[in-house]
Amino acid sequence: MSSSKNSGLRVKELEVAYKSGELALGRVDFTLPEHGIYTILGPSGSGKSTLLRAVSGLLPEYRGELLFNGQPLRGQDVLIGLVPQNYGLLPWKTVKANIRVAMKIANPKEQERRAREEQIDRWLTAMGIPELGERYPLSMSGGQQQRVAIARAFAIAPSILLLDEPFSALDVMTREALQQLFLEHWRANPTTALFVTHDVDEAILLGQKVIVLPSNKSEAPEMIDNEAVFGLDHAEKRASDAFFAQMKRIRKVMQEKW
Ligand SMILES: Nc1ncnc2c1ncn2[C@@H]1O[C@H](COP(=O)(O)OP(=O)(O)OP(=O)(O)O)[C@@H](O)[C@H]1O
Repeated sequence: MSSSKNSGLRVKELEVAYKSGELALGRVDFTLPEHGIYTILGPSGSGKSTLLRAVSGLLPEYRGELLFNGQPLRGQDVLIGLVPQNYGLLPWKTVKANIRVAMKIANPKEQERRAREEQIDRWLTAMGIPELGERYPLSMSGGQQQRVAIARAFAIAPSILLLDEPFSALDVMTREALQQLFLEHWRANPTTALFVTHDVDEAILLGQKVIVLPSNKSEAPEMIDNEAVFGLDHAEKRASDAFFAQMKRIRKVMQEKW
């Protein structure tokens, strides 16, 4: 992790209201270190997706500031990968073409065709779906589409990776396998990541900090340090005392704030 004081994603007093004036996201304020990973929990409607949309640049208006490595995010040439809740795949393109398009947009000048195709195959294999490259998204299960969306996000090697409940459509075993796979790839391809989830286990397994958004948007979110669990070997996390302690702590916050 980078040590510079300004490095990483600074979310400074960010607040989002839609035209009706109603708050979509109450004020959040945190610094996610470069190559760090924070998870976000919150009740439905608390603004989790809105936070990711603001960072991704999809929201034209918000209050507060978003900085990356000390400079305003907007206007900087920072590559941001977003895995949206609905996967965001182009239905008229094959799986490989979906990834290829994203890679071409991300790096228009880069890369010889063969190297790109090798990369695509590598990511599909890493996600356990090497045989699905020529399929179309709508002919695939939700879980398969999620894997494609994750492969695509990693393939563009973004500086910031935003994931909106990326494993929600998966059965529990696949989900656990992909959580581990995700962490391995994140370690091998370090990126600054914000990971939204509904699942408390997942938030504790994957985040260096867990941000818990409250249902009352005038209250501040809870920032819960999770290094004691994060630092453990992934296979040991679930059975650790630190995991249970954290589970208890977060559930208490949820009871009070949701
Ligand atoms: N385009 C929009 N126009 C107006 N209000 C919106 C719009 N998009 C979201 N909202 C409102 O903003 C609030 C936050 O929505 P958001 O989707 O960010 O919540 P969330 O925490 O991601 O919810 P969920 O867990 O259900 O996905 C909600 O009250 C929602 O109704």
